[in-house]
Amino acid sequence: MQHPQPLNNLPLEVQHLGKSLGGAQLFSDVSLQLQAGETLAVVGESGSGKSTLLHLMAGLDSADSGDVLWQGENIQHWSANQQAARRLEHVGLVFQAYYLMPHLTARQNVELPFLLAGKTPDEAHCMRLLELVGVADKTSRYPRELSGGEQQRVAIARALALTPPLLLADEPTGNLDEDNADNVLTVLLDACKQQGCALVMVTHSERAAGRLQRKLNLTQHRLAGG
Ligand SMILES: Nc1ncnc2c1ncn2[C@@H]1O[C@H](COP(=O)(O)OP(=O)(O)OP(=O)(O)O)[C@@H](O)[C@H]1O
Repeated sequence: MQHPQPLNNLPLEVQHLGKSLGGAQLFSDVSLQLQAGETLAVVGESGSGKSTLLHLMAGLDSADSGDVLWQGENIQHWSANQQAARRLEHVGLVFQAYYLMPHLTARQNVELPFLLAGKTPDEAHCMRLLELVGVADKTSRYPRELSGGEQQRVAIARALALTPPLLLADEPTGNLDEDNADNVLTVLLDACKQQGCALVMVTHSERAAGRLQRKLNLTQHRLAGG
């Protein structure tokens, strides 16, 4: 389905999304628009469906009703292969638990998306990203040799390796102490800004949410605010 909005100004739009899990209705009429380069926080009580909503935006799950429009196209009807290709090239994902490949060094983790996309890694670009997130002196270390904050910095660099227009982050600072969380969020926001990448971040932290341009609250099965 084509959408009349210009592609570059409105990469992501969610229309009247409904989702039930385990027989319970999580949300029934969730809509939002995300402009290019915009940063949006999604807050809400535990169990309200924030992660599920993010998974729908990533094409990792499908909704019961409503549409997820990606650059004007409804991804709800895409095949698993199309979804995977979109995620690889256009959507960076960052999770609370980092999910780095344990047998690859920090540099190799950041180069991995190039290999998965059948491309030669742009080594200079990957090094620039590792510098940008503040781990340039640890690029030969394996994840087990990095702190939690350092692992998340590498995961952010990996998510941005192919310069996606959208980054989806689920509690990216949830495992970090307050100072570390502040620093990693600074890195995340700076890196998104430098790359012109829009960000949707799920968080429990009002403090973290307050640093993004907009905040929406998933409450009583709807998205409210901002
Ligand atoms: N596969 C599943 N089958 C059944 N119920 C599920 C499944 N996945 C999640 N749920 C339930 O759906 C609800 C929403 O989960 P979700 O992880 O989206 O919430 P959340 O707002 O991100 O929560 P939190 O803030 O605690 O991470 C929860 O009650 C959860 O137990």
